[in-house]
Amino acid sequence: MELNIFNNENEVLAALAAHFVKVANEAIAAKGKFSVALSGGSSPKKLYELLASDYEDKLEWDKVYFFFGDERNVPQTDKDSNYLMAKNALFAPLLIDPDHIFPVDTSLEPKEAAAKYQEVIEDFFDEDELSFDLVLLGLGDNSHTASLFPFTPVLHDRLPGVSEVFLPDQNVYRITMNAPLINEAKQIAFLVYGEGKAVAVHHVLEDDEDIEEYPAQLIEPIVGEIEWFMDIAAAALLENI
Ligand SMILES: O=C1O[C@H](COP(=O)(O)O)[C@@H](O)[C@H](O)[C@H]1O
Repeated sequence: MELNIFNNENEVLAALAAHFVKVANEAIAAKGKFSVALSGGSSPKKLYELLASDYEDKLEWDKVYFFFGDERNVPQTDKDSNYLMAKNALFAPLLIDPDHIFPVDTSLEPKEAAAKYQEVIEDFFDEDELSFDLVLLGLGDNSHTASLFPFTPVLHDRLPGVSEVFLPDQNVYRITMNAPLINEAKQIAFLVYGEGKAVAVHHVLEDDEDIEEYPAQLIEPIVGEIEWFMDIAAAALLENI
């Protein structure tokens, strides 16, 4: 695991954007395409805007295939949709071919949407190339990542796949890649900034293992690499750096 800690949010975003483009260019040079699972929530929008504005001509975007690590169970036009956020920040400005974008079909019931998304992913990958070149992740202040929330059944999935998750406190469903699927990725990158994340960062990276309380501890690539990109505010409570 590599921890990259920067002075401020802008430096974190610049470093992760450069990492994204490097990993993508390497994949494209090796096999002609690059697959990425995007994160949602509040943190990555600025990353996507930066990629669209500063890296338009530094990557062959027509060779990139976009998936979503998780999605809110809302229409694709809803303000909370991860797809809508990525569309506005990244896909539209870069004129990404819709055939290269794989949103979760949230018009289905959550369980069906999860099963269908798992099929979409399985159909995309050849048998000899099982998983994503890059999975982007965030970290919630309750230590969730993707939509692997504390004390939810998905934390006990043992086979790679996609599951629906019910959040009783919000009375909503989400759809999420499970940890075994995420952990098959060749590269995993966490984007975390702001003092509000400091406690969660400490729990996930330095506390004893407790995957029910701190689900992001489940993220551990099988053969790939994992890097954290964070600012000093988010890293403030780490003791071993
Ligand atoms: O990986 C992810 O993490 C977030 C938590 O991030 P935040 O920036 O909203 O605090 C999660 O909710 C999001 O959907 C996911 O992709």
